[in-house]
Amino acid sequence: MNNRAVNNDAKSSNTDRKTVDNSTTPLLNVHDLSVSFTQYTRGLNQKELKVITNLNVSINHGEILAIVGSSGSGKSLLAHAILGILPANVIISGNMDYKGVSLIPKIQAELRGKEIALIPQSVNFLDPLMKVGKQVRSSVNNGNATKIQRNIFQRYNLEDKVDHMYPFQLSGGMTRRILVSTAIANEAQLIIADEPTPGLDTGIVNETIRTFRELADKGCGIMLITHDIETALKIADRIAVFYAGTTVEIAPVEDFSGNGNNLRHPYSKALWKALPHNDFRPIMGHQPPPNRLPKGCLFAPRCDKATVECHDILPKASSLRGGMVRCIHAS
Ligand SMILES: Nc1ncnc2c1ncn2[C@@H]1O[C@H](COP(=O)(O)OP(=O)(O)OP(=O)(O)O)[C@@H](O)[C@H]1O
Ligand code: NI
Repeated sequence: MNNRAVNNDAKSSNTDRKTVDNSTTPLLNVHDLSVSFTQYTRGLNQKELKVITNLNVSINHGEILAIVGSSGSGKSLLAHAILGILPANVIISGNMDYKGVSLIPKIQAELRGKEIALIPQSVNFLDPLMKVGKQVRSSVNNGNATKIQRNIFQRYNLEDKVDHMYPFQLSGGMTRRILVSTAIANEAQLIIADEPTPGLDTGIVNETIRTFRELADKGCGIMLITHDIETALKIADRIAVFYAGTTVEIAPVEDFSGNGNNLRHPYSKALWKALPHNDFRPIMGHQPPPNRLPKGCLFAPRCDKATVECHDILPKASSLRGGMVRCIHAS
């Protein structure tokens, strides 16, 4: 699978890769990313369905960034855009830089599964015809593949016999552990984990979290995509909140505390208040689907702070108190 992603910033080929100072350049910087799909309507008429709008996120070396947001908010699409594995009918604009180098398709193909690894949300990413031990070994880039694979299997309570199994013979939990093992085996510098732990027991969830922290402490960047704010709080350095295909807020993890007053966006505050250990107060209304995005702020129709301007213009991302927010009323 590959895309015909067009990146506006043309610092492209391998030959003009620059040496970049790691201390100041983020490992990953996604700036104003928009993603649309071309769809056929009647006959040969086409329309564009915008699924991600002007999205910004960055990850530094040694950092775990959690991405939270409800179903359909664009979390997996962002992951697939970074890896260059979106379907062919995609149109991409904006910039995605890895270590200061523009992620054009050729570079994405070079980095995928090596420097940048995906722990996919869908278990269908495993090769159904290859034994799982071999799949994990084949993603080892450095060192003794068998030794590395055995160590990781031990760490994740995968018995030796699992080595010789095919994906269809695994339980859901075992499959998830194989997906995590594959990403860890290849010593990637950026790991994009798309809902890596659903259905896993607490011990394995904690082991996965511990592994991510260890990797981050060695300088890797981790993007942890999850529905689950509680898991994000345990592990993340910063949390990005997605809504209807854009980032409404990026906040240091400490800001998700108390009554949520340190948070910047009404949606993040509402998400925080909806948690069982807070007010457990649900947010009224629904996230708009891509074909019915409002003209102005995407959250305005559900926001009790919304004024006339909010319904007119999509707010720009602005820096506020060590974080980022898209809300003209944020202070
Ligand atoms: N190939 C596609 N063509 C058209 N629309 C798509 C395509 N893939 C995803 N979408 C739409 O893009 C939006 C974002 O999808 P995405 O899979 O990124 O959501 P998500 O935040 O990962 O959700 P979940 O938490 O359920 O995994 C959804 O409305 C989805 O229907
Ligand atoms: Ni998803």
